[in-house]
Amino acid sequence: MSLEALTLSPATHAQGTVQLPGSKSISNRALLLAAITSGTTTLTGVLDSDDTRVMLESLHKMGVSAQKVAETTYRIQGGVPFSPSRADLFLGNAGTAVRSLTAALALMGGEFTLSGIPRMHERPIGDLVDALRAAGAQIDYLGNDGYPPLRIRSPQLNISQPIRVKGSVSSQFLTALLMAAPIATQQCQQDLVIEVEGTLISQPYIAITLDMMARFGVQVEHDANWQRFVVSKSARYQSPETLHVEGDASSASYFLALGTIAGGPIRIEGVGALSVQGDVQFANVMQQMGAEVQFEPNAMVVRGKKVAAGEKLRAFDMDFNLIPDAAMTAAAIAIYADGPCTLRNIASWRVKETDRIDAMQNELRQIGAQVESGPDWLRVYPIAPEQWRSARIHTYDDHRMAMCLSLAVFGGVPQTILDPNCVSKTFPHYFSVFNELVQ
Ligand SMILES: O=C(O)C1=C[C@@H](OP(=O)(O)O)[C@@H](O)[C@H](O)C1
Ligand SMILES: C=C(OP(=O)(O)O)C(=O)O
Repeated sequence: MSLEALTLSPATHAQGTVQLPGSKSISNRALLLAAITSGTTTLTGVLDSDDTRVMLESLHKMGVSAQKVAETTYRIQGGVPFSPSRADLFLGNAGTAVRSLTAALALMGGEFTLSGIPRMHERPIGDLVDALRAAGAQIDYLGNDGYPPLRIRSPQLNISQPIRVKGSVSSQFLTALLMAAPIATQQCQQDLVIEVEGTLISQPYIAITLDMMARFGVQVEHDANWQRFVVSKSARYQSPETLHVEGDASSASYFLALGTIAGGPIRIEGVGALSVQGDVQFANVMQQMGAEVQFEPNAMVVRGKKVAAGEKLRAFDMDFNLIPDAAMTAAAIAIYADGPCTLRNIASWRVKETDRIDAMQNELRQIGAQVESGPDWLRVYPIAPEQWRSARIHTYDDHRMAMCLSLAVFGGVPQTILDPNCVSKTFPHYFSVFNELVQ
């Protein structure tokens, strides 16, 4: 059943406990790594959402057995090359699936097409394709140059020279090359050197990639500046046998923010001080805005202000390059601050599920905020009590627009979220969890 609009009543307080769904970034990395690793791997805590579903469906099409053995547990029988080695894959709008499968399949050999929803065909992949072509991959653009859909044919691998990849548009290109590299080093019996050209954005996601590869037995050497990575010719993925996927730190941001603006306490289970995800740093942003956060190894407890009673959060002016996804949550609750809040270095927002800088500006304006923006920045002014407006909030088929703008219900007026089911990309049950916490 598709629900076209969800009206949320004005609220004053939120408290309770949340069990987070599994991390999207870790789930899709773990699924792919288990699929290209010989033997059986059991993954627990796997996210069940659109982005992981398209990954699983694609693996099934390529003959990988990924059996669901319990609610969030999959048993995967892996090994390369895949058989059948021909398939047409539909990957929705899952950046983590399109980019990582492109690299793995382009180095593995076979005939594949990769496509997605129309927005996916507007999300860049040219820097990754250029890097793979330099290593001998055969990739054609089936639509516009630089964008999916793609056709992949068997490569003539040559990795004797370092492969250079730009890091300024998406870190997922480097992630994709790193995870696929052992396929090429094994075939060529040579080390593979990857050099990042220019700036690398979203760097904590590379830390997740290296951590996951290490859990599958491959240690990648890199320099202190994260510009040069070496995957050894002796690198071989080995199944960790079982691997637990921790909770999603970007999904945690909505509840960290909720505790910050609506009192709490809110206990968030699934990620904490031991997390490998950069987005867990969003808890520090909430502390800077006035929340108290207690960290446990795998949980966080947040207590904060009561913005509905007139309390204010501390305004910020920050660089959000390291946590682009959780940054959206900070933009949404800037409306409750004691001054204008500036988010800097967020150019990547423009090439994600939608142009998130424009989308955020449009929708925050609808509810009464003054907003300014530039190519890579956004400034949000707090909404004064008399300026609040009830709005029909557009979500642009962007799960994060729907989730972070649900936090706009503490201004004394109801808000309607259009197409709320777009949260299914990463958090299908978001609104029922949200409604349990909010009064
Ligand atoms: O590697 C990953 O799992 C991700 C990297 C980030 O993308 P960019 O590197 O394009 O910023 C992030 O926004 C995305 O949701 C997930
Ligand atoms: C940018 C995102 O997704 P993707 O993995 O499709 O890049 C996101 O989840 O915010």
